[in-house]
Amino acid sequence: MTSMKEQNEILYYRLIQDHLKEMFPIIYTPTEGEAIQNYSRLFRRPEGCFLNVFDQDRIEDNIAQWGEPDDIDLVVVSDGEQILGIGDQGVGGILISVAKLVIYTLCSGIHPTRTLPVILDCGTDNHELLNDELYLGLRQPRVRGEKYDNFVNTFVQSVRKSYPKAYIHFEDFGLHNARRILDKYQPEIACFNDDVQGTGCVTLAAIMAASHVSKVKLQDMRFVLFGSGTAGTGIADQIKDAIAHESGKSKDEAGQQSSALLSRHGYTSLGNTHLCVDKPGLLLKSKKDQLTPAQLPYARNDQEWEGKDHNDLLSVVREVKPRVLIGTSTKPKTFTKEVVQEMAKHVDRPIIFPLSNPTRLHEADPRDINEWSEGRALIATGSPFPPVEHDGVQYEVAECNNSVTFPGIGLGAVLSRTRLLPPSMLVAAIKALAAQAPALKDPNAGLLPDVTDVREISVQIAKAVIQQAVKEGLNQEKDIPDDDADLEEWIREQMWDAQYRPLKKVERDSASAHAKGEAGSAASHRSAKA
Ligand SMILES: NC(=O)c1ccc[n+]([C@@H]2O[C@H](COP(=O)([O-])OP(=O)(O)OC[C@H]3O[C@@H](n4cnc5c(N)ncnc54)[C@H](O)[C@@H]3O)[C@@H](O)[C@H]2O)c1
Ligand SMILES: O=C(O)C[C@H](O)C(=O)O
Ligand SMILES: [Mn+2]
Repeated sequence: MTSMKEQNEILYYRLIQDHLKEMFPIIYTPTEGEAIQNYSRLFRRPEGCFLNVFDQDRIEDNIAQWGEPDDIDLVVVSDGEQILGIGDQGVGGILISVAKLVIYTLCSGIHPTRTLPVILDCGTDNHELLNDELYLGLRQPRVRGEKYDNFVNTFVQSVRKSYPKAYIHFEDFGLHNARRILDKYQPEIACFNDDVQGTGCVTLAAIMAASHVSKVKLQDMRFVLFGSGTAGTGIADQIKDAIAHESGKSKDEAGQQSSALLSRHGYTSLGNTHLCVDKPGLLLKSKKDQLTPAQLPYARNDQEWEGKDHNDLLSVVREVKPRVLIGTSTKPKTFTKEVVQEMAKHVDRPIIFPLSNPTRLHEADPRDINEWSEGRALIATGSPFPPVEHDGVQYEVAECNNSVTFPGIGLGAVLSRTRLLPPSMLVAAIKALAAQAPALKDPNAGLLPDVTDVREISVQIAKAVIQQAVKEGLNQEKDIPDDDADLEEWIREQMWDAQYRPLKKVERDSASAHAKGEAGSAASHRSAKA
């Protein structure tokens, strides 16, 4: 497929678009994980922009060579430290930047030549790669601290300088950098962290659909989040904000009342509603020193848990009786039969989302969850799965992957040329997505729309994002239609579609200011047409 992409981009995109469901798992999760792990051995030609932490003086020039200031709309960047659930993959991480951009083009019509995949090579702590003489990246341990921060900052400032209107998407950074980098740049530029925000948005939308099916309000649900890293705390934050919004509670109150994060350092439970668990079990205040800043708001008072077992998932589930269990732990098979049956004892529609990718790392197989809960569980998974069946009733397993949200959010950000992407724009996106859930009409249909419908979903998400940008005065694009239908039309006509164009049209296009002049495709974004 990669070879076809190089030889005939239109054919590549058309083939995938016409067979989206079949091709998605090949160009994206789970196959992409294998391609990334074998990157240096499968390597034929470089794709994307490689930046080296020891060559910081050249970053600005390297970035600038990809086009004129108006040529790039979207940059996806990774430092390769926490790829999917497979950890540090060094420069192989370039393929996650490439894959996410392919998804943008397929799912929201972002023009393929107006994007830039980037890998920040800071070394790797993966011993297998360090000992592999074919490894293509820097063969030395990861550079951290000030030098790393300067590297990221030089990259961000160079993008700002060369492509002032470009939107930056951060992907698969390590636990200690992902949130920190987002917090630093979110108030300054239009940027997005997919693992924190994309995952939080799509998961909340799925929970909202499950809330509709089970007829229980978000504020009345108890949550256990198993694995409280980048994705787990991103999800917890979205749930907390939504509960605060729905119930009128303060965000702190909502955090404590509605979430428990289970972490490496102990399980943490939120009062009776919301608990986070990580490796050491429930997140507890006494273990503050071991918690990340993102986990801290979810740490529970130790007194609440005195005399209660909180060091394993089953004990926490027994104690909390959650309605919702979400896995972002990278630990396969941890949602055991006992855990699922314990949940199913207390609620009629347990909501269970094993989200760890790739597929082999899922916390449980949806077929098992369905069987163990006697067909009552509402299930969504991080990678695609076929429908499951119990007693002759078929249930669609929704794919709860950030790929359902980030393309639409990015399209909205790019077309509105938003200056920033504040949380209110994400809320708009979540609502637009939740409104499209098939489960609203049929309880056995998916909690999220199918990937086949994703282009239309992206239009709806982009519309909501653009309208919110306008409401907040963040749009630098001033020519945005007010009317709903006109706005949808305006979005659709700017979405790139893989089609061979008649020769005349190609000539016209290459004579336009579209700097890349790629053969056979029409420039479809506004700035490209101008
Ligand atoms: N479905 C999606 O859209 C989506 C999006 C983002 C991430 N993910 C998946 O979520 C997983 C985590 O990604 P991340 O970026 O948050 O990684 P991360 O390293 O930031 O977080 C993983 C967390 O799990 C904890 N953990 C590890 N072992 C544990 C155990 N035995 N019990 C409890 N907690 C444990 C770690 O301490 C860490 O806090 C990956 O598999 C990734 O593919 C899925
Ligand atoms: O890339 C994916 O499949 C989703 C997500 O961003 C992840 O890191 O697992
Ligand atoms: Mn990711």
